[in-house]
Amino acid sequence: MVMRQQARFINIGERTNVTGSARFKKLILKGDYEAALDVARQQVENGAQIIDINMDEAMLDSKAAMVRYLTLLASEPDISRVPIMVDSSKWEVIEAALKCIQGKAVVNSISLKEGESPFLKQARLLRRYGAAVVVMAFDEKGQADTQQRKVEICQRAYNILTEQVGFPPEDIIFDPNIFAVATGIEEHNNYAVDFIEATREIKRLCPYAKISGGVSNVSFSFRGNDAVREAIHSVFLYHAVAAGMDMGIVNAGQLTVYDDIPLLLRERVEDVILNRRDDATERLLDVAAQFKGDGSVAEKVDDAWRSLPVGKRLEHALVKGITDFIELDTEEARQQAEKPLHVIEGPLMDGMNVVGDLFGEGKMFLPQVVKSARVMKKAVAYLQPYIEQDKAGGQAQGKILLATVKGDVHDIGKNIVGVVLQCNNFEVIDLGVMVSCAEILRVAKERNVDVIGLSGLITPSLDEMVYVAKEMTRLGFTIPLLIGGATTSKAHTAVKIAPHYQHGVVYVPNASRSVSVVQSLISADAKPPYLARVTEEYRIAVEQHLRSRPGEKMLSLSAARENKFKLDLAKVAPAPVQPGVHYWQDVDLQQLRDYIDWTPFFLTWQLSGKFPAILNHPEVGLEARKVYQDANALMDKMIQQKRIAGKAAFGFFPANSDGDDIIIYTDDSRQTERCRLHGLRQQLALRNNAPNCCLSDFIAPVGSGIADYVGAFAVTSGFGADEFAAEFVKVHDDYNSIMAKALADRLAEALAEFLHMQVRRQYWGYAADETLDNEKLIRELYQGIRPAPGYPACPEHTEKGTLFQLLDVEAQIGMKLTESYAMWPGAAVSGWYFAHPDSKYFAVSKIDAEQVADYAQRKDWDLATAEMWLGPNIR
Ligand SMILES: C[S@@+](CC[C@H](N)C(=O)[O-])C[C@H]1O[C@@H](n2cnc3c(N)ncnc32)[C@H](O)[C@@H]1O
Repeated sequence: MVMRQQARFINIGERTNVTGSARFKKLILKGDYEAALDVARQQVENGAQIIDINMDEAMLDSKAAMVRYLTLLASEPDISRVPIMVDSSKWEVIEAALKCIQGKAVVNSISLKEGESPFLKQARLLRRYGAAVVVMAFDEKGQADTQQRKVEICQRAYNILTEQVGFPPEDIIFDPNIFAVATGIEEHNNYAVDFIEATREIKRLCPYAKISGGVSNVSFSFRGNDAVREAIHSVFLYHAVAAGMDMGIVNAGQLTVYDDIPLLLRERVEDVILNRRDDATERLLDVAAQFKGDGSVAEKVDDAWRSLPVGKRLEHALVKGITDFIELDTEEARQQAEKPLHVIEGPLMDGMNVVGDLFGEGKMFLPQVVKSARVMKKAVAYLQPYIEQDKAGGQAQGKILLATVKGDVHDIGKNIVGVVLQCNNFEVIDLGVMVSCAEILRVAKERNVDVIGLSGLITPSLDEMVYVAKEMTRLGFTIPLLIGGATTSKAHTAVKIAPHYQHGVVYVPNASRSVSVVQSLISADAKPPYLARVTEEYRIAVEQHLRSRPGEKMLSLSAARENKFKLDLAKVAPAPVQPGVHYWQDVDLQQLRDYIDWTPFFLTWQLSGKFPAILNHPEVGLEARKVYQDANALMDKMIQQKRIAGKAAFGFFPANSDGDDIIIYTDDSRQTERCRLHGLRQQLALRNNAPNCCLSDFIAPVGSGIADYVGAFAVTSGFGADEFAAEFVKVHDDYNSIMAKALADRLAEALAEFLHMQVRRQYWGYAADETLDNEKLIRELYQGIRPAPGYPACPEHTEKGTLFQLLDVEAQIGMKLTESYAMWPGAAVSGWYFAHPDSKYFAVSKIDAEQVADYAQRKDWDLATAEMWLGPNIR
């Protein structure tokens, strides 16, 4: 929609840009150039007067893609009637593009970033092609942010271009950089004014030159609130165009008419854009929610979508995650469709594509996407019986098998990946948790899947993944293998897993990335170059891994022991007030709510920021508030209806250190050893010759005459959680299923925190007077630590076996260990208590063969067993 007062403003279409549109990127990566051409066509139909084309994507041969696209475009008269803006940071892509374009092209962009000489060279070449050029306000010192710098740089570029290159001034387009306002950072408040005033000045000083800019940047801090963003764009353009702005990259469909913006919103936006008052950002934030569709004002207005045609209603329900009318609307769409399957392939997939695009562009957040998936699943479930009657199978993009490997019970991340893939029209076969290699490969064969994805949280799972890779080779598999989960990494995948399987092993860092990875892997065209690139990336990762880091020196085990942490024996904590072992069989979960650390919860939903500040974050705050509200409502239910139960086991034992071991005695006479905890010592030479720690350093040594103690604990709030989550899965509600597990995890961590506090204050009692609020507890500002086996100070997981025996955990409270020493239920925490005020967390990090052999001997293991369990730490 072109606004009245901006009739001469030129709209540059932005959808044919792989860096800005997830959908376009998807199409190009898939090689679907037909559909990619439609994107350009739609833009022109929607009023774009120039189309910006960008193929700068790491997984793409950008030059080839640009040439192919432009060649196809040339034979589409309805698109090629508008000028093309070639957008690339690579000069070779720009040149190749200019060779294909028949009419006048615009090049986006050149700048004085590298100085005058390359600028001149590029400008002369462009002049030869007769192209117009976008010049960014960028010089050797960086990007211009103030009015003065913008004007100075543009004028300098103008003089060079007109005087030294003979560039026609009307072919020069300046982009003086539009930056985000209302970010909460004071220095940003004048950015819009700087742009507008610089525009006025440049137009005066550089006759005939044009001014352009990426308009959506200005509203970046309101991502997630389109109504406010659109208002910001309109107000900004209203003033910028009046100052002389000629064109801009803007989504034409997303502009409101200036005069149609509600008065209250317009005034607050104008305060921000024109930097009219110090509290402009806060005042806009105050009213923003009202215009979002989540405030009560807007909710009523939102009912209007019920009168849209059924396809649009389905789209609206998907984007907004509304399940209320989904069966009703799906039924109506089914009656109108020739076949029930067409409802999925048509309106539902269209709606999900919108969701995928918005997510890819950062305009929707993960919790919203998962809610959309819930709507989709309910609609598909409704149609299923009709489709079966119709005897037609769905056409998914590809089939992905997902599983958490044997010995591991954690699946939140895997479930999120599954949902995101399903949203993108992949069929996902999810085998759940603790799945044996044989089972994974059997199902993969039987169901003829396209890709296998493995997940794991604890370090022993890494070995299991290596085993799966080896088995895939032995059994002649040729499909790609994806690796994901908290302890996995690109380096580990490259060094340890990829060498065992030659048909593609790819590390996937998060759910958002899974879609593009899988898309590249299932396209016959894209797969070979993609895998070739991954192989090259991993070759470099392996090289880097093998090259020991400069300054990373390994000490001999005896030298490391020599440099141990020297314990101040005068500060050893007193004997526990309530010695022995204790159990809590029915923890009051309600009171634990005050001890929850919410920050990791938001991270699970890919919303990053510290709690509680995240609730008011300008970008993710709105969504954060929604998940937080949903989380508390679900937690009310979980606790009030006793759907989950919490238990704890903990105790304190007479102990003294013996080298890197800690001896636990049967009783206070300290005559008989009950068992030993086996520690690992830091062996890398540390900066400033800092001590090479082992946890045993924090316990008074045997022979010191000091009666020291060590504590142990195991807690869970996971009983019932899996069953509760499964009930949601049954009704196609992944959102609540993931939520339930994430909340059980939070309560387990809160229980560990609460219990540790009670231990310090009462049970061990060495800090009876401690009074720390939750924020300080989360920052662990108390005396003592609770290192957890599997974590960096004690990375070897089998020590959990000793801990479970000491506390008789399985018999007393029902928690178990899997063969990989993962705890069941999954929402669980265990660890040791060290009370000495100087005890601290550290990372054992890399150890050498000498320590591995020494550890094997102490544990009474053969070397191979030690190498297996210590694998992740062996240099
Ligand atoms: C993983 S966080 C969990 C607490 C966080 N507030 C939460 O709710 O998620 C911190 C815990 O991890 C363990 N931990 C952290 N660093 C460690 C290290 N270097 N070695 C051993 N355990 C460590 C300790 O048990 C510590 O209390």
